[in-house]
Amino acid sequence: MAQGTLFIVSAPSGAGKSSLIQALLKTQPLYDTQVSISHTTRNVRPGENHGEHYFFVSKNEFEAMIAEDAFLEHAEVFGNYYGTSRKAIEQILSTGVDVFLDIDWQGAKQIREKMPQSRSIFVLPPSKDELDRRLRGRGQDSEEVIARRMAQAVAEMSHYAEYDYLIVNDDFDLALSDLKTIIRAERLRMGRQKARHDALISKLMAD
Ligand SMILES: Nc1nc2c(ncn2[C@@H]2O[C@H](COP(=O)(O)OP(=O)(O)O)[C@@H](O)[C@H]2O)c(=O)[nH]1
Ligand SMILES: Nc1ncnc2c1ncn2[C@@H]1O[C@H](COP(=O)(O)OP(=O)(O)O)[C@@H](O)[C@H]1O
Repeated sequence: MAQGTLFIVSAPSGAGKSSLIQALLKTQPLYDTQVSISHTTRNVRPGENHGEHYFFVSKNEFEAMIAEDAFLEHAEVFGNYYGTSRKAIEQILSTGVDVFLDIDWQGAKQIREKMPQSRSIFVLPPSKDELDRRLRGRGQDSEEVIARRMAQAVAEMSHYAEYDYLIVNDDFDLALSDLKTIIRAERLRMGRQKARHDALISKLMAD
């Protein structure tokens, strides 16, 4: 069986990448597409659950995992650690399922180096004003945090050209359709199609 594809999605906070990934997952069966659940040392937000949105761990636990080489990639974002568990990803990919990683540019860079067959997608907001509106619309952050996120957004966006694909998330349905198109095209690549249609190809080539 062909390995699944690892899709990296990055965007400045508030651009809509979590919404896009969640909407995508609703249209795809679990045996096709899954999303990786990261480990983080940041505080749990209201409405978040351990093991569903993140695995929330202490700094000591996170550092022990780094020492055990348990992460495929890890980085510090907004003063907290975030990381992707190697074991979980490798296990899912080996069953032919595609995996989505919602990670920042630092993690994307590490994954690209280790797994050149992965695909990376950058999501941009249509404007700075709209990004500001979306961050406020979530109603999760204080003024101080929003100001920090806006400054961080510019730093994150400066890495857009390192990615394979670019989506501008203005109209949500259009952006979702762009995301689905990328996945569909990747699934139609020769390497995967050949493995999937082995029996058909043998029959067509037989005398
Ligand atoms: N490198 C890396 N970044 C991550 C990981 N998980 C989440 N992030 C990034 O960390 C940033 C902050 O995520 P989060 O705390 O959920 O806040 P929000 O996405 O801004 O609502 C985002 O840019 C995420 O893409 C991870 O496992 N590795
Ligand atoms: N295309 C869009 N148009 C308007 N609002 C959007 C769009 N995409 C996402 N949002 C809203 O913007 C906010 C931030 O989206 P979210 O997915 O949490 O961003 P991120 O994961 O990139 O931080 C949410 O309230 C979400 O509903």
